[in-house]
Amino acid sequence: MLRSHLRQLAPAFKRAQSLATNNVSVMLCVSFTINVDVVHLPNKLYRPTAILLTNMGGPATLDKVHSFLLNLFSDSDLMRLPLQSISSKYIARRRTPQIQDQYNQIGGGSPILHWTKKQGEMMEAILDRISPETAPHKHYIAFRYVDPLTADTVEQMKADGIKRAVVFTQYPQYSCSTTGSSLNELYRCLKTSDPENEIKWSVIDRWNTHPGFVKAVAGKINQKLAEYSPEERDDVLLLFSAHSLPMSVVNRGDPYPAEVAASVDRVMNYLQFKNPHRLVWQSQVGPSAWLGPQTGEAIKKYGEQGKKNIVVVPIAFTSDHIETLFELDIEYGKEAHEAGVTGFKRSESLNDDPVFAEAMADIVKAHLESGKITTPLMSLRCPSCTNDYCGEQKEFFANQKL
Ligand SMILES: C=CC1=C(C)c2cc3[nH]c(cc4nc(cc5[nH]c(cc1n2)c(C)c5CCC(=O)O)C(CCC(=O)O)=C4C)c(C)c3C=C
Ligand code: FES
Ligand SMILES: [Fe+2]
Repeated sequence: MLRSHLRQLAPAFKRAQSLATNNVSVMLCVSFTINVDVVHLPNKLYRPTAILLTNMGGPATLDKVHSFLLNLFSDSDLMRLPLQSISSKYIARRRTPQIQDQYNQIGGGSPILHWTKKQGEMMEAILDRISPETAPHKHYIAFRYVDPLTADTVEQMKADGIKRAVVFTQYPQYSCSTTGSSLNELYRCLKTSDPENEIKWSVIDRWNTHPGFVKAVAGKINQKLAEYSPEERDDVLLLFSAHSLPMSVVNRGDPYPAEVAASVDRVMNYLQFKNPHRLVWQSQVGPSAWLGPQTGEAIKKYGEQGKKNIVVVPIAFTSDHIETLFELDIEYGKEAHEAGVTGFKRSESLNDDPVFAEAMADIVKAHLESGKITTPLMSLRCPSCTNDYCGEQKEFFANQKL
């Protein structure tokens, strides 16, 4: 009884705690008045529901570019290279100056940690309000290739006494190369850091058609379309752009291309299909075949076909990163200009959009209420998967007892 009262009061405790300094007593007035020394409140009674935001991360400063690339090229869940432990070092070293130059042009580093922290804080505050039964909520961040790395965050969660955690992938659409890689890494870290499985996990593995996400993306598109004159507006071409995948990954049966297409369809449906649109793919790396058409090529060709007004819409990443700020804005912006696309614009990333923060909170609330561990899709491996970790990881999460 007391425990359930305290859970209801948890958001207030948390707010009071953030205001209070050590050993300050805080008076809380609800239907009854209690005197609580916030600092000494028994941890067990207001243990947070942890929400682990997972993503690849990006180098916050130029000196972190090399270790970011090294971790990325060493990730065998993302790509398999011959003699990977050696070749990854060679490729990372060779690629570092070029990528450093790109980060330099967008202000000296990736803003992804900044935005993820902000999104986490906004989501947390909304969740404490709309889901008092599971409050307080505390977000953690686990990046795959830069700080805060998954292993360190898991240690922190253990030290904080977390017993219930939700993995919340920050990729709306599931790819084994992104969300799959983060889950495999988390599974490996937990084997060493939490062998007794003291933290009980569930997973939000995809949310590509969530109405709040769809509304937030559509809102950003409408904001951009409003910058065109009313005569031009309905003819503006919407080019939805997502990071491409190697064809070997597509043919293995990766769900990502279909899930990105579903997101595009929902957004266009929300916009009542007023504008012409296409889905195109960006950022291919290396000489192998990747899913197309490529974004840069499509902009050029549409320019040649006489299209003057194009809005590019990032659909597979929720905050700004090198692909929006450098590739879309700087690189393709220049190419568009050369191809005669005089009205070239990009719709803004979701970043700290309040509609998106509401969507994030709603996704978590619905997940917690469902009592489910994952979506039914997550247990299904790609038809041509040969990665043993995928199987082990899926079994580990599917067998969690909440
Ligand atoms: C939904 C997003 C992404 C998918 C899917 C994805 C797949 C994927 N990526 C590579 C190789 C590289 N990606 C690199 C950078 C990078 N990738 C994404 C997103 C997805 N990748 C982002 C957001 C970034 C940039 C991070 C930032 O801070 O801005 C890089 C490094 C950059 C470079 O060297 O060009 C590589 C390499 C593969 C092979 C792949 C699918 C198998
Ligand atoms: S590569 Fe998709 S499940 Fe293993
Ligand atoms: Fe990538």
